[in-house]
Amino acid sequence: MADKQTPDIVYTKVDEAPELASASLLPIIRAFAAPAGVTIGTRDISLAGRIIATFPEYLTEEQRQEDDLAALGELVKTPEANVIKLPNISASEPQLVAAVKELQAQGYALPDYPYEPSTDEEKAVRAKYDTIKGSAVNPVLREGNSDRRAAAAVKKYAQNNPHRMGEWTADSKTTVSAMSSGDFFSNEKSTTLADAATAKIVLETAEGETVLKEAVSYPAGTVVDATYMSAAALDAFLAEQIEATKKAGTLFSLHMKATMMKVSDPIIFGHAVKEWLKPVFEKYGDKMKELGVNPNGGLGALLERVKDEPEILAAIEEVRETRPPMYMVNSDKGITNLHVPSDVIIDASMPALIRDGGKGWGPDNAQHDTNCVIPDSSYAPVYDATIEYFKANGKLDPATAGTVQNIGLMAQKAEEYGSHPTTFEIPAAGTVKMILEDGTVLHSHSVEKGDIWRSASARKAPIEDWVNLAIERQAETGYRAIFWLDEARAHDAELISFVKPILEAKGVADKFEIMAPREATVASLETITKGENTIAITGNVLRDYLTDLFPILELATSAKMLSIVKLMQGGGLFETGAGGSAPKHVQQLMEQNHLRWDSLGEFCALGESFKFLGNAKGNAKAKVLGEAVDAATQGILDNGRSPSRKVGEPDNRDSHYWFARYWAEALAAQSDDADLAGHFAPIAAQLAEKEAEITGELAAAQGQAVDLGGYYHGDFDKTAAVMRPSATLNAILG
Ligand SMILES: NC(=O)C1=CN([C@@H]2O[C@H](COP(=O)(O)OP(=O)(O)OC[C@H]3O[C@@H](n4cnc5c(N)ncnc54)[C@H](OP(=O)(O)O)[C@@H]3O)[C@@H](O)[C@H]2O)C=CC1
Ligand SMILES: O=C(O)CCC(=O)C(=O)O
Ligand SMILES: [Mg+2]
Repeated sequence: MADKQTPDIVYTKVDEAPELASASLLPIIRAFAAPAGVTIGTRDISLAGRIIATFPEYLTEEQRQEDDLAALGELVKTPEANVIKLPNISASEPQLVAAVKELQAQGYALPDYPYEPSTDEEKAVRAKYDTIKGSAVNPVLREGNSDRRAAAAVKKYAQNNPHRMGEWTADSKTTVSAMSSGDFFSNEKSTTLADAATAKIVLETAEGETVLKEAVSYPAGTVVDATYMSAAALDAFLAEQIEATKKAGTLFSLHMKATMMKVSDPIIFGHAVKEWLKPVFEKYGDKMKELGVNPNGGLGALLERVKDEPEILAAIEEVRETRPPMYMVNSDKGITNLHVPSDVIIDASMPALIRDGGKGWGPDNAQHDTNCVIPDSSYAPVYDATIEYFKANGKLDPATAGTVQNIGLMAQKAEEYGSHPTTFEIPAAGTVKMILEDGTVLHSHSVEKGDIWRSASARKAPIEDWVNLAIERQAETGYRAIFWLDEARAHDAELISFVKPILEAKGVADKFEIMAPREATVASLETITKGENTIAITGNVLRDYLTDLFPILELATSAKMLSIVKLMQGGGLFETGAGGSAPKHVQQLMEQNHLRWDSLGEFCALGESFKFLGNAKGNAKAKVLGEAVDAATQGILDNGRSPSRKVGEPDNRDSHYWFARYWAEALAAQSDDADLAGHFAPIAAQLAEKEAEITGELAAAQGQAVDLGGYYHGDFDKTAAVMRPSATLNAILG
């Protein structure tokens, strides 16, 4: 789509809270970009939009939608790309099904989601739905490595206005529990391919050979890993943890990434559901299977399927009484950790708990110490070390703490986050082999039925780009820089053999340290506790985890992060924040017409996107717009114009009004472009003059329940009416 119709900047249409915010913010952006001749397009990567685009044959001409994700996937591989990417839903099965139901009710004749596909048609439909599930957007767009950090102004604001942190005490019983053997970490093997190769993945059993994957192609220099998690070891570990939690008197919690790790983690989650209800599955397993129960979908879906089976319900209740209390997602509504696989997502859930002094919410609607179960031990040590550090040293002080920036290896589906197509739940005991076309057996593991086997890879060009990005960032900041790599881990050892020669060749080896995740966590916490700064140079999973963990400790949220993806083909992808799509915020808007989503992440990304257009394409007006955006963002921070959490107080829409006003004022005040200054001077004056009217109209809108015409596929006009309630502001933006 990189043709003459490509707009200068593509803004993505997403879901939930950020999409609601866009209904208010995007008209402002367009009104400001137009006089500079900068065009802003949109592309729909929402869950509903992606469902619609996948099933044209079921829909009417008017209902059909182009596959915008595919188009964007092409665009990001060109130097023209300038994309502002808001967080979107990575759908779990229950979310996908809910979105399909909503669309069907709106008259979209989509096929039902086939839970147990049997006919060829059902299998084809299911395969299509599976492509939409989980983290289906980010891996397509992230054709570059990741640079995430708090902008200087944002960090300074957080230090001057420190958020509240829960107390940590040495006697906290909160703990992280991970497997000590039989997990992905323990079973990992890794090799760097000298030449380009194609591998076949097979399972050899007593009955013969099954091909799990016909052909996976790798360019020369690719690091290829293979590993598996033993189902038996996992079950034993989960059973042990349920008992240990009961003994310790803490809450049982499970922290997974069922969205991004959409094949492996729902299976692990399902094991936890089965282990939790073990006596029920032993007695009623067949009956529940008949009723369509799939433990991987969570306790919520299970309860729905057995709701007319009093005997099973009684058995569940009986088991519950023997279990420790569970960590709750919503204790008022009885929604537990195990209800929905995507409710507790590790990158958000663990930092929130740590920020709260290690406390989780229990079924009694009170906070308690918690056993945080993170089965695989590859990255669990990061959270374990953090918790132990705070137990020993007390909570972090955001007023004085330095910052942890991140340079993350992400491009071209690097590492575990690209492993879905090569992850398998093993159907029968045997040996899994990765065999190259010349017959070389690259990796081999002997496995049992139910084990989860997967292969992940990282390509040479992205790895080199990542190391170079780290060198640039270190040179720019002079900060302590640590590669979070464990030489005792197979994959990391391969990466280290890329990293060291590059650092040496560039003569900067003395500026970098290499440490295993546990040691790197402690070193980073010590550094920021002293008020100093550090750069965490990590793989893809730790990029994700750390860019929530440290921002949430330092700034209270990861929504305010600058999140730049320097695309390898020369374009720019500007992600807004590092956090999620805040479903809780939508609920509040629908009930009280108050949206507490903070668009600071969007403001930061917008500034970078305009400046990129200015610098990379020599568009001088765009540069002026971008610099003025930065001034406006500073204005929001300096004057405390971020949204408040409570109904009746200024919300996201007020914050957008102030953003427009400060932006217009900055444009009117600058002297680089007289036309823009002349255009925006009267707008700035009107926005100031009409302040009372505008904020009055915005305040008057709050308090009542609102109808958006849908959750996943809201009505454009209804949403616009809710999100743009100030006729005065709308008239000025004209
Ligand atoms: N880049 C992407 O596309 C990403 C997408 N996601 C997706 O988002 C969904 C939910 O993810 P989850 O990880 O649970 O996180 P949430 O979106 O629920 O965020 C967790 C909490 O962080 C706070 N928060 C996040 N963003 C903002 C913001 N802009 N302004 C104010 N507060 C904010 C809110 O806390 P409170 O209001 O209590 O202060 C929120 O409840 C999932 O579908 C997930 O896959 C997640 C991460 C990244
Ligand atoms: O794509 C997703 O599911 C979430 C991505 C994420 O959490 C991140 O990149 O920080
Ligand atoms: Mg994340």
